[in-house]
Amino acid sequence: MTDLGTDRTADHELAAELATEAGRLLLGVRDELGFDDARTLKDTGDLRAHEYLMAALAERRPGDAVLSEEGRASVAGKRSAGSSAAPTANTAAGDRLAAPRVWIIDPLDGTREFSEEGRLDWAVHVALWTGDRLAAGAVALPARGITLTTTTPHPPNAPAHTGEGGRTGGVAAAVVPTGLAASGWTAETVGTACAEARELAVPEPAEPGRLRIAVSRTRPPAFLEDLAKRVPVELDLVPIGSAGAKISAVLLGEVDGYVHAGGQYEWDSAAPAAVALAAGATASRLDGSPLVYNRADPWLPDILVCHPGSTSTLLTGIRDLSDIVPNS
Ligand SMILES: Nc1ncnc2c1ncn2[C@@H]1O[C@H](COP(=O)(O)O)[C@@H](OP(=O)(O)O)[C@H]1O
Ligand SMILES: [Mg+2]
Repeated sequence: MTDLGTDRTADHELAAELATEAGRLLLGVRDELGFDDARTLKDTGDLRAHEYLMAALAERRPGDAVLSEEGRASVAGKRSAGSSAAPTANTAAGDRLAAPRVWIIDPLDGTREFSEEGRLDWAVHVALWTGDRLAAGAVALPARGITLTTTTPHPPNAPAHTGEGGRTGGVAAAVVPTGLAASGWTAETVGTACAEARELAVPEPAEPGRLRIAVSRTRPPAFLEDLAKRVPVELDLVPIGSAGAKISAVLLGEVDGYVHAGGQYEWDSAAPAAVALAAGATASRLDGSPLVYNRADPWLPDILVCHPGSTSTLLTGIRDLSDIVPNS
């Protein structure tokens, strides 16, 4: 077996490749099935992307553990259109918890938005957790024709960025065009898709005194209305689907932060948090503690992502509301 475990560049590249290719497959599922039957479209997308990623990881990283949203025992009865097979199972929990390298994947984040014609806010998440940190990660935004990914810094020995959010371990981030944006869509419809790969560093808020905060379209945390009254800046809430799409919007400067409470799983945030930390952003729990992955229970109910300069404003306001912030 090749010594892939020590090849960090290969892990970044693999994460980006697999997320992008699963995204290509998902665009094909949308083209194939159309939007008339949302349930079938969602289930087929979830399962086909899951099967592709499980097979690719088994082939390319045979020694590594995998935790996928769609590999849970609770989805074992799910059927893909035209298939009688249950989804490929995750690594058994005991083995996963002891494994030094665990891929944490969400084959289709923003499943609801994937099933709505014309929506761009859905994603594929591929992350690698190595015991104490997110070592690599990629978020594909297939309908926007871009993938956000961790990379090795360029030049390779550039000093690691430090700061409150703190780039981790000399890892950098990039946004890469994939050429996948849906045919017939214009630059306006795909938003800030980039023409060529560029380094990604979380931008400062566009306007002093105002923070645009991405929130769930369907489950915006109620406490954000209260938070808006307590922070010394104006908060504009911007509904976007998919945790990956929301965190990407922070890194692309389309919003200034993402605040979520009340429920989520490790696969919803691992890959976008990996890219966010590598891009110099704060990515933490709402009490300011680090995000920790590969636990026995994958429930990870809250997250903050923002420019480090906005962290204390948001965390202080959230702490003042701690009696009403749902955290379990
Ligand atoms: N309260 C909650 N409980 C469980 N999962 C939640 C949740 N709120 C959001 N999520 C998950 O987080 C992802 C982003 O949600 P949203 O677009 O509402 O912000 C979705 O992932 P999936 O699409 O992979 O299921 C969604 O299921
Ligand atoms: Mg998800």
